[in-house]
Amino acid sequence: MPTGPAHETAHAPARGTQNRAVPARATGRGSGPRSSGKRRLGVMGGTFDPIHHGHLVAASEVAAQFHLDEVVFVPTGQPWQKSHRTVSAAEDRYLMTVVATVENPQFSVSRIDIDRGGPTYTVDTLRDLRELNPDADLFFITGADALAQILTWRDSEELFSLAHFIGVTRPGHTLTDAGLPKGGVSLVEVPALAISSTDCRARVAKGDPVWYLVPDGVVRYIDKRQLYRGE
Ligand SMILES: Nc1ncnc2c1ncn2[C@@H]1O[C@H](COP(=O)(O)OP(=O)(O)OP(=O)(O)O)[C@@H](O)[C@H]1O
Ligand SMILES: O=C(O)c1ccc[n+]([C@@H]2O[C@H](COP(=O)([O-])O)[C@@H](O)[C@H]2O)c1
Repeated sequence: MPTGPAHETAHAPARGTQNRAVPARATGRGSGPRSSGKRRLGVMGGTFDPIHHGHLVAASEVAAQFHLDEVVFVPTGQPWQKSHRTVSAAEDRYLMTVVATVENPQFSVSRIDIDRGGPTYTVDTLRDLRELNPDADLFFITGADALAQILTWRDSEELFSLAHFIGVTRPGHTLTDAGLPKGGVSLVEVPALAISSTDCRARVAKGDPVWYLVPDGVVRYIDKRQLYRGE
């Protein structure tokens, strides 16, 4: 099992430098950064409690549309905006994320937000990833619901100078870049999967199946660790 940021070692070779920042299937807002010839590193932040196919499809689709070389999944340490509820242990969420992504050579998992300690702020995630990957342009992937909250995030005005943001469609949420810096965000349509971690946890608590909502290995991990049973 990797002990450090896997993205430092495991990534596919660059597949060209031509930046198609507003791909044909994108909803067409925002232009993204110009081609810089740098490696293109996607960043998928999330609490992943548990990781599900909605996360994986979003990352895969953005990787294809934006010609990303790699997507690094970054499980939160302490998601401060979820402090109203119990969040599973970081190690369980990290391991489920590793299990879910292990078969995709383009995907990796980073522990940076977990190992930093304290509440997780994306501004720290992006600063750290830029330091670890000086040769890369960063593309932060976020669902429509999270994008709508972004101005409530710590140092939100700095975020757009650290990465290009890619907002993806999510059933039940409106995807909009209203109020966000022009050119800082692209909006992308991804296959609609009405899956949420909240629903997965509720299903496990009721004894309902989560097969095919989360990867098979994650179903087994939840069972082995008896997660979400008492919720
Ligand atoms: N089904 C989905 N389709 C598209 N994006 C998604 C989907 N589910 C989650 N995301 C996005 O993935 C990121 C991480 O989400 P998170 O780990 O909070 O999952 P969640 O399902 O929203 O969890 P919870 O229900 O516990 O709030 C966020 O940017 C979120 O918007
Ligand atoms: O930076 C912040 O203040 C901030 C506040 C809320 C959420 N985020 C980030 O948004 C991503 C999705 O978060 P969540 O809580 O919906 O799983 C994840 O990378 C979080 O670290 C970031």
